[in-house]
Amino acid sequence: MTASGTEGKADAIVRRLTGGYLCLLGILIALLPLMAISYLALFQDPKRRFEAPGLYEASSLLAIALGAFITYVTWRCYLASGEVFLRWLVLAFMSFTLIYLPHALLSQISDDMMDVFIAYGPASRLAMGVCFLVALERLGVPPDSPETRRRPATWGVALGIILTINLGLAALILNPLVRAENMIQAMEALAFVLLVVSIIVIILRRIRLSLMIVYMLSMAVFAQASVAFMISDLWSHLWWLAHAIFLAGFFLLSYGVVHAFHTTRSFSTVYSQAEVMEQLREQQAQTQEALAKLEAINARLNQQAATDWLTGVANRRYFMKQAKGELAQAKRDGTPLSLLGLDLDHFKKVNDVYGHQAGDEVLKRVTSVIAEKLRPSDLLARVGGEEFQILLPNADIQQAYEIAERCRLAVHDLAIRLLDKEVKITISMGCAQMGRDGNDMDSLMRIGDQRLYEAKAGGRDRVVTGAGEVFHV
Ligand SMILES: Nc1nc2c(ncn2[C@@H]2O[C@H](COP(=O)(O)OP(=O)(O)OP(=O)(O)O)[C@@H](O)[C@H]2O)c(=O)[nH]1
Repeated sequence: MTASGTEGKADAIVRRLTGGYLCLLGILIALLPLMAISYLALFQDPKRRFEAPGLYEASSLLAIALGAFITYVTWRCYLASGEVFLRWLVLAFMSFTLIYLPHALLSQISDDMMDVFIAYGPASRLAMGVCFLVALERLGVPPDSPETRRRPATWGVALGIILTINLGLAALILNPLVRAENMIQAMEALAFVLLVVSIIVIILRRIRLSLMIVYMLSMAVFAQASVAFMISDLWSHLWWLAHAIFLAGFFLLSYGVVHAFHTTRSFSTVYSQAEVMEQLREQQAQTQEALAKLEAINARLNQQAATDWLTGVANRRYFMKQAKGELAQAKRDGTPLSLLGLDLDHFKKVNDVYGHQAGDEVLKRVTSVIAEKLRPSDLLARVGGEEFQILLPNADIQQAYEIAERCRLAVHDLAIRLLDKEVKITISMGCAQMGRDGNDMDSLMRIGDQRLYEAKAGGRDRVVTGAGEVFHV
């Protein structure tokens, strides 16, 4: 195995180990309240009391203020994202705040109302627990439309239900047929069960969203707070601890909401750094792929824009652009450069006798034969129907003539069969050299064309290099 392979394997093992360690840390943090509860319940006198209604009322009102603030922040997140999960989280915080309110206000009341005061505590946690579970069940469903989000009826109904709970609960507890203590314990136990079910749902549904870790931790902390409430007496140290644990759960969850508010305003689309990095990697790979495709398309388009559709050699536009560049370069370097004007002889006859398609075939064959005789640095272009230009860098008129002759002979020797007949094709060419015949492309092409006509006039199938000079085989 290679060094990088061994390193990769070691990396994978450490990743697994640290992943397991993180899991263990999560469980330990989630169970910290249980340690505090056990310490108080087992090693201290659980009956020790600290009766301070004034302090209690102040801290309860603070909790109400915090609840109202977090309800508002969650509502703002819901308005922005429309996430149904968040709608239920708003309802959870709202019901806690409004059901806990009478509990906070009634802490200094007379003893015969004590049960009513106590009952609002577990009732607020139970209502929250119900909403938490429904929120989980609604996680991932399509978001509410902007109109639905702002519909007052939703919140009006929720307020009505909460008010009914508040009034109904007082009536129930004051009913002599109901055993208040049992009812209070039952509500607390039910809240506990719902919170545990929420945790089980997150585990079974394998919800790996980063804020869901926070959600699950707070569910665990709330559940332990309920345990502490169930086993504690009013004003005992354990009872105060239960409140502190509940507050810790509330802090955790509110952290999640505030984090969502500062990022995507949706609980399910707040990603951990590892997830963001992964998404970034994926997007970078996609961008690279798209870029490579675009470059390939661009190259193909450029190639198409520069190429003659029939013969595949350069077209007039590309030739003119390249030729100007080569001319300037040759002038700078002081090297020779020549140009050949080329035309097929009596090509009209080919078309007339064998048809346009056969004519096309002849053009392709002749082009390919000429291309074979050129140097890689030469540039062959079809600039008209059966007219071509050949740019010859680093070639004086003598070398140009030799190349032209090579091409002419190759075409001359070409055997093309059309309609079962062997057809002879010839070409005529006119040469021009930079400096000798002109200093710009227009002059060189004009002189090249003039010599080409001279070659035609002289009997075709020949190359003309200068006034009076007519070469032929
Ligand atoms: N098959 C085919 N024919 C073409 C194409 N472009 C031009 N032509 C034909 O090429 C012929 C050119 O004819 P002329 O200009 O009279 O020249 P020529 O018959 O070759 O005679 P000389 O040049 O004097 O030897 C015409 O018949 C055009 O229709 C093409 O793309 N395909």
